[in-house]
Amino acid sequence: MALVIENVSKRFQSKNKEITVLEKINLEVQKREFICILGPSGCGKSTLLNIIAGLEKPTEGKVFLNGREVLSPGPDRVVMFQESALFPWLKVIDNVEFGMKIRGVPKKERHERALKYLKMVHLTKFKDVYVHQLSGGMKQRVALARALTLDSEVLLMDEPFAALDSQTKNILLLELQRIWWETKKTIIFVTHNVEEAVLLADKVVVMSSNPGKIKKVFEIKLARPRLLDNPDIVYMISAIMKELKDEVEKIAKAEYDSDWSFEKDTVLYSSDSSLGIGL
Ligand SMILES: Nc1ncnc2c1ncn2[C@@H]1O[C@H](COP(=O)(O)OP(=O)(O)OP(=O)(O)O)[C@@H](O)[C@H]1O
Repeated sequence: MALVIENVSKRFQSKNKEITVLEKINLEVQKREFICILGPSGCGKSTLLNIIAGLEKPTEGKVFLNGREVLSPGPDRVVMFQESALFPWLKVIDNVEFGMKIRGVPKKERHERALKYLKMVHLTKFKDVYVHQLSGGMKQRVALARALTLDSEVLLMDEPFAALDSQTKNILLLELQRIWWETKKTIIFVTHNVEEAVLLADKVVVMSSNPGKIKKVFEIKLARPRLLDNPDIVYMISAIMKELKDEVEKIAKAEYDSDWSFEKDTVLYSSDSSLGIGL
């Protein structure tokens, strides 16, 4: 077992009151597993990812990686965020080498490793281009290459494709399936997009909100590469959507007028299987 999340709860102090964001989260992740954490906005997905990364501390409970308690960020876990956090004034190659430079990897080795991972994300010919000249999808591929060079056992991805158009996103979803296969990393990927989760994951962890809890875990035992026109994929997407119906309804009822209903206002599920506007 690579990663064990044991009874993790998280409470924040907000305007003189305490809010419980996560309640008794228990999850076991095998080495080299691809896990997607799926749930509506505000259910605590990023908070859970930050706790695994060691960027936040749980109020209760513990996280273990290979038997060692996670108490702070470490080289065995790398986080990739929605916004690529690259340096626009540096060239692609220098951005990819940056993390290794901070960790003191010798110059020759970091250059070789940067080229290896730039090749993996098909950006070798852009290595000397400045990041500000790249499209959003290319920037995320640079960020992915940079994360991979750090050679961590676990890659934590917080909605890395959320800001991309759907065509670019679809290409990257295929790319990521291949890269995960080649690098055999343990990946924990946060999303509120059901399609993304089913295409990528060995297990989809569906969360409910207020407070954030694990509602159900779906095992996706379908061959890769997975494509959206596969009937088995379509079936899984619809099964997970059904599971999320109550969740979406709960949030919508709190935020919409009383005449709102799931059946009437299905616009809340957007056409790309995200959990709808603002959810
Ligand atoms: N440092 C903090 N202090 C107070 N409240 C916080 C803090 N961090 C997160 N929260 C609250 O915790 C809740 C869960 O936030 P979180 O970002 O983990 O949810 P999420 O499921 O990732 O949402 P989204 O999909 O919108 O990114 C939200 O209500 C948020 O306002």
